[in-house]
Amino acid sequence: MTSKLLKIGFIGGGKMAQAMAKGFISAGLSKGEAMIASCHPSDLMSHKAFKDIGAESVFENVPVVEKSEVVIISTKPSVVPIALGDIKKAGISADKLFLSIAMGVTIKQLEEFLPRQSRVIRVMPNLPALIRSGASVYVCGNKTTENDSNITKKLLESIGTCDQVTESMLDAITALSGSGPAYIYILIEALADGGVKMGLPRDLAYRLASQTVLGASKMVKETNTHPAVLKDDVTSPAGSTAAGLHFLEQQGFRAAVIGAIEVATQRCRQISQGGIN
Ligand SMILES: NC(=O)C1=CN([C@@H]2O[C@H](COP(=O)(O)OP(=O)(O)OC[C@H]3O[C@@H](n4cnc5c(N)ncnc54)[C@H](OP(=O)(O)O)[C@@H]3O)[C@@H](O)[C@H]2O)C=CC1
Ligand SMILES: O=C(O)[C@@H]1CCC=N1
Repeated sequence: MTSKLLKIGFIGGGKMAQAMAKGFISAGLSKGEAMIASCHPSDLMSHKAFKDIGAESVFENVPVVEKSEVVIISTKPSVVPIALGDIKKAGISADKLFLSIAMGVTIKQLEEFLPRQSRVIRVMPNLPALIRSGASVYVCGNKTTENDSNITKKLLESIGTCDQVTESMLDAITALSGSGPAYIYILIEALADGGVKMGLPRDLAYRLASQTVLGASKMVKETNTHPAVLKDDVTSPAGSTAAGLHFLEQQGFRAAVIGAIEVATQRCRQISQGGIN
């Protein structure tokens, strides 16, 4: 006997919505035909992307809520009040589970935008959800049930790791794991550019750079060894790594990464503190 597929809707069918939708499908947790997304009429690429996976794609938000059990709010933060305003005006019953992935938009703000008694969970996923290697966290609003938490956990675990956290952590998490893939992509690009500068063919340089990031990351996870110890293991006396590390420290590499998390967290806080723009 096959179990009934959960109807999942996306308000805003952009990059992160597509990554999650495709992740749920490849996890076998959903199918295109059980999904619906609303796309802005100006974003025909996203409209086509949802059609291509067999999902329904519409230009209005209300049908998404009407046809779904779980509604994922996935517009940029400044659009959230507008999109949820459509739903409130339409007087749709609050009998849906709303997951919001919008950075910085708090549970209190979401509950104000939605019909009274709406059950809201904030989620911060990241882009590798597309290949089921995401890092997600979630925070339950106080109107949610244990079943809502379980559904969310099941969805997020299907696309990578999942931790339940407190809302006070969400801005820093957004800065670290939400935005983090972008930092790693420029690291990969820079590693490869360095290799090319020193004479390597571009395709080999990208292959080596991305495999190096993957392998180093897997070692931290799988050996449970402190990254400083692993760094020491790579660094031979009077060798090339020590020379490279010295240069990175001189250029403020660590301080730049730490500073990036700090300013990204502050950007989330601007949104949380009411400046949804
Ligand atoms: N990208 C990522 O890695 C992550 C993103 N997020 C969060 O996900 C959300 C979306 O980000 P991302 O996918 O990058 O952004 P995108 O711009 O790719 O997606 C947002 C989508 O919403 C559409 N949209 C605009 N207005 C409306 C409307 N009134 N109703 C419905 N849809 C509308 C946009 O169309 P148009 O382009 O025409 O404006 C666009 O297709 C953000 O809140 C972000 O914080 C969270 C974690 C990671
Ligand atoms: O850049 C952003 O605002 C979103 C949040 C995390 C990743 N992308």
